[in-house]
This record gives sequence, C-alpha cells and structure tokens, in this order.
Amino acid sequence: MLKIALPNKGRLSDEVRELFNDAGLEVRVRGERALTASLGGEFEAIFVRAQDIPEFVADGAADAGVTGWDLVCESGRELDMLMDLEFGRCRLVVAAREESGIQKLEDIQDGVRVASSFTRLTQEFFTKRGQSVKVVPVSGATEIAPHLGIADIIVDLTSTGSTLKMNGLREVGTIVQSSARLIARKGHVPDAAAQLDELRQALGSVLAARGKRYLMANVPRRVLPNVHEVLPGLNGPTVVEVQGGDFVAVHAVVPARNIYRTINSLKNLGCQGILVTRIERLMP
Ligand SMILES: Nc1ncnc2c1ncn2[C@@H]1O[C@H](COP(=O)(O)OP(=O)(O)OP(=O)(O)O)[C@@H](O)[C@H]1O
Ligand SMILES: O=P(O)(O)OC[C@H]1O[C@H](OP(=O)(O)OP(=O)(O)O)[C@H](O)[C@@H]1O
Ligand SMILES: [Mg+2]
Repeated sequence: MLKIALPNKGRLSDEVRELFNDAGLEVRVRGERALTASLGGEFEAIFVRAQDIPEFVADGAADAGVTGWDLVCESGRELDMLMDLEFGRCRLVVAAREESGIQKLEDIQDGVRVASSFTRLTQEFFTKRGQSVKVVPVSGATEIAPHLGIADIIVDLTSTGSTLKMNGLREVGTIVQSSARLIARKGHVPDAAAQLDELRQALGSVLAARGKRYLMANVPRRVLPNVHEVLPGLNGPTVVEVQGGDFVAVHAVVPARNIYRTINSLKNLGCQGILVTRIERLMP
C-alpha cells in the first residue's frame, strides 16, 4: 500500500484532511495522536511535520506527500510536483522595517543581516542577484528579529500581510509564490505511478467541483434559446421534457462565482423552480 505523508498540524493539516475526506479517502485515525492512518483503505497516511515531508518523500520513507511549495523549494530535493491543491496560498517575501529606508531590493546593501528559517532559499536568492548578505537562521517568529537587533531585514511567509504590518515591516520583494502541492518521489515504480495518477484525479475532481454548482430550472419553451446563452454548462445544458407543459427542465453545471448573476438572468427570462446545489466531485 502506498504511503502518503501529510502534515500532522499547522496551517495545512485541516484542509488536507478535508480534501482527502471529500475525495472518498476518509482519514481514519486511531486516536488523537496517531501517527499513521488509513486513507479510505486505499493508501496509508503518515502524519509528520510539513517541513519534513519533502525529505521523507525524496528519501522513500513515503511514496508521496502534501506540503507547501515553499518547503519543497527550501529542501532543494528533486521531486515530482503532481498537482497544485490551491490552498495554503502564501508568498515567501523579503521585508524590512518601515523606517529603514529600504523600499526595494536594490536598496539592500552588501553585508546586511537577513533573518529567516528559509536559509537556503534566502542565500540562493541574494547570491543570484549578486548581493552579498549574511543569513541569520531562526526557526520561528522571524518578524521580531529586526526589532531585537539580530537582523536588519527578514525573509518570511506572508498571506494577508497582517503579521508584517503588525510588526512595522514593509514587503520589498517576492522570492517564491507558494500553495499546498501533491509531490512524489522522482522515478517511482510504474505501479505507484498508476495509483498516484488515480489519486491526482480524485483530488482534482474535488477541487474542480468546489468552483462549480449544479443548477436546475424550469424554463418556458419559448425562451430556451436565451437560456442557452446564460447557461453554457460543461457540454451545453441538458434539456428534459416536462410532460404536457409549456416548460422544459434545464440542468447545467455553472461557475459558482457567477451564480448570483445567473439566477437573476434566469428569473428575468421567466424561469421557475430554480434550484442550485453543490457538487461533490466533478470529472469532466
Ligand atoms: N500565513 C500563511 N498563509 C497561508 N499559508 C501559509 C501561511 N503560513 C504558512 N503557510 C503554509 O503552511 C506551511 C506550513 O506552515 P506551518 O505554520 O503549519 O508550519 P511551520 O511554521 O513551518 O512549522 P511548525 O509550526 O510545525 O513549527 C508553510 O510552509 C506554507 O506553505
Ligand atoms: O500574512 P499573514 O496572514 O499575517 O501570515 C503570515 C504569518 O503566517 C505564518 O506564521 P503562522 O501563523 O503559521 O505561525 P508560526 O510562526 O507559528 O508558524 C508566517 O510565518 C507569518 O508569521
Ligand atoms: Mg507557520
């Protein structure tokens, strides 16, 4: 049975579990602190720190894993990136104190001390730019480093920007755009490849369904051509005869983000009995 390494706590763990559950790979843990679990009886999950997952997968302790792209890049290990899971979006950025006078990357002088837990990416980034900095390794609460006088600038993750702001820091450049990814060891055996492809499709079908809604409506026959314009659907809407009436029933998969407008357009065309439901899985 293939082993999948999943984050045991922190930012990504809840959403990873939810995604696997929604894909029919229910996480069955044996007690709160269990380190392994069955994933719907198809895979074995091992729960470890997000940071360790790239190493574990690269070394073969797990066949695949889910972790942040930032951590995959920081590990420097060669891994197959199988899919972007679209959550855990954040950026690894360079930030300086607001009063430092550093507005952009070019303002950073040689010899500047940079606090980060992403020491490898930080070093590589400045070396590539031809800037010689001194990396100060920290393992957390990086934002405090400039205030303690142990560094001049920092490299850390941000999403909303509120932590930087709260600490009087200004973002001056981006090193990596990140999100949670499904990764696998390079050159795994063909049998694993087939199973990982099924996994990728299962997770992909959940992600695809999240952005869509299933819409049904009773449509006056005479406005059907106009409804076709409002509801292009995946392969065009399905039209079902409603016996003995002037109405037909129309079913379509529509983008969730347009649903407000779509319903109003249908109402204005005289449609009735409009019903919208969530979709669990979508494999076009
Ligand atoms: N503010 C954020 N917004 C969105 N995603 C984030 C954010 N911070 C971190 N992440 C993502 O979550 C991953 C794991 O971060 P998390 O905070 O859970 O663990 P950690 O701080 O590295 O480790 P630990 O808390 O176990 O010491 C990061 O590598 C990144 O991909
Ligand atoms: O831009 P924001 O939305 O403010 O998010 C940024 C913060 O999120 C992460 O920390 P986290 O909350 O995971 O805590 P940690 O330092 O314990 O990892 C990151 O290290 C930043 O401190
Ligand atoms: Mg964190």
